[in-house]
Amino acid sequence: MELETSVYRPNVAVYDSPDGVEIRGRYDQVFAKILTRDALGFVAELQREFRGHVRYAMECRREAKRRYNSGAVPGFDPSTKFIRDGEWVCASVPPAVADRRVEITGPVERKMIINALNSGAKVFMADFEDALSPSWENLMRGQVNLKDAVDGTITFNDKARNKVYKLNDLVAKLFVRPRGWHLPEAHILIDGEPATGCLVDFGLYFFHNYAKFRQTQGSGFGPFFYLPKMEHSREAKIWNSVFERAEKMAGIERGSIRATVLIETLPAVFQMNEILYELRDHSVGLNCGRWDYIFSYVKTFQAHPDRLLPDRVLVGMGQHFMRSYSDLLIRTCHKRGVHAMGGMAAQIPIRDDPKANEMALDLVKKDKLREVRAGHDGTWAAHPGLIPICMDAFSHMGNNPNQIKSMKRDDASAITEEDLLQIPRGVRTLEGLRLNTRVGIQYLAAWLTGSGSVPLYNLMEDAATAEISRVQNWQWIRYGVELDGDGLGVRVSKELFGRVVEEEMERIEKEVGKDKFKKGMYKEACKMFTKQCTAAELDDFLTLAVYDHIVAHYPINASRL
Ligand SMILES: CC(=O)SCCNC(=O)CCNC(=O)[C@H](O)C(C)(C)COP(=O)(O)OP(=O)(O)OC[C@H]1O[C@@H](n2cnc3c(N)ncnc32)[C@H](O)[C@@H]1OP(=O)(O)O
Ligand SMILES: O=CC(=O)O
Ligand SMILES: [Mg+2]
Repeated sequence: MELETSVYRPNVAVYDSPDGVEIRGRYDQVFAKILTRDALGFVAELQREFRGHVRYAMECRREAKRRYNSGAVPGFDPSTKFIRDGEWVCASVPPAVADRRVEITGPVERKMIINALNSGAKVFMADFEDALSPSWENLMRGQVNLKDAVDGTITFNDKARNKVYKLNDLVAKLFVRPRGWHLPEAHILIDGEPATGCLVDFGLYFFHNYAKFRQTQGSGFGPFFYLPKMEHSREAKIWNSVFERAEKMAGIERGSIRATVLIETLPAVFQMNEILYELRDHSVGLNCGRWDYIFSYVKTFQAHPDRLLPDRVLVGMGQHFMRSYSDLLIRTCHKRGVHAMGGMAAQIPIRDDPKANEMALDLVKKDKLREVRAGHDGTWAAHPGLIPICMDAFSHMGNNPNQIKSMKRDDASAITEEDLLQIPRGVRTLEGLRLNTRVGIQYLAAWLTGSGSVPLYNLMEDAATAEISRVQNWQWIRYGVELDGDGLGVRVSKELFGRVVEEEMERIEKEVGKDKFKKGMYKEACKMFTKQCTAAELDDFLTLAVYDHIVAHYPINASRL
């Protein structure tokens, strides 16, 4: 008899995986209901069919970066002018989601899913992306939670508060946002390589939920998705093919799946028509992902010292480049017959300070009124406490479910490349550098311990907002910018930043308390954040650069901190 030389097999239950699929995440009986042989087979099919396309698209991103780093700026592509000038429209909007005036977002956490679905918002966007730290536990629990939500059986027993959460009769329509194309899923190996994160998120969710969703939520359509962080229409084309592949597998009509694409990278604003065109049978519009968009402005212009950002708090929708982006998005969507969704105001309710609370809510109200008056068909809220204000602002639309036909915004056709690229105005201050540092470190500490969205200084912080803090610090250090806003006249240097980090760490320790500071991952986060802000080359994504620290391989946990 030959001696067995195969790999070590632990004497524990393992997932029933098809050939070529290896699960390196913890085994759990509940997760096994998601990670079935057939569901994994579907994910593997998607991976095998599309991995070459994804690789090519990522290489094109790198090529575009090389061009921008050599002085080029993004602009409209002359070769696709015929698409921008053409008179085509997208497939008509499914009746189930004609009215999306207020959408709540949040991570795929059990209690939050129930709260969000019950919040009174029209839509809940369940997030595997900006709001989620993509640990194995978070991802798999998220899939379990979403399946229970679509089945209508989701409950949560908060023992500490003696409160049982369950769904109301009337709930929001569910959209799911898979991760961006750039993120791998290191716990699932397909043919020996990490799977593409978004194909795992999409594939598992679609496989388990499409039938029930179409019956109960989509009135024959669906499931519905949000697609993040794309830079070019070729990436939308891959999604379109993934949707067609999924529809074929499920035996459902082409055009059943619908998705809203976030326009949240600077290159993508010049591709809005092209993106809608690629997805024209599967589209329900575009959304202004304003926070990642600001991050992308800095990233795209990382080698352009003439395009430095002012303090993060000054880069709002009032800046010319941001207003132009929102206006052009509305015009583009309405010309193509789909929703033009607004974005997220970062304010959240402030419980312990009524005056500050009133001011925060007023800012949200102004932001939402600006959006609805400009022609947006709906908006985002980060917290259930903001739904009434957002609803009230969008009552401006009256009984109409949206403004697709009534707010054409033809005036926005005059928006130029210069408008979209205009340098944001404002001052730079030491307090801006301090705040970025304080926020960046605390966000990363939360992310490393499993929370992808957190309240910090009365604002919602997630991966997108934290990215702005990181890249702005990097930009200011890299170009030694003068802090011109507080009369100090000092230039940012690595030494100054080092002092700021030390002082802000002391402040964080005071604010969170010694015990939490010691138990948390603040020191590790500080090291990683500092390294990223002072790196010679800007990392493409904060979450990608630190992803290894949340990868937990079983049975041997090799890559933990
Ligand atoms: C840039 C972008 O991509 S934006 C989209 C991605 N980001 C997000 O989705 C962020 C969503 N928001 C959140 O994660 C949260 O609101 C936070 C982290 C900012 C604040 O959360 P908390 O500290 O829990 O807020 P708070 O204590 O006020 O919550 C009160 C209640 O509202 C619930 N809640 C808060 N936000 C949400 C939400 N977005 N969805 C559902 N429920 C929520 C809480 O679970 C809590 O419920 P409970 O009273 O039953 O216990
Ligand atoms: O995803 C939304 C954003 O603003 O970023
Ligand atoms: Mg985003």
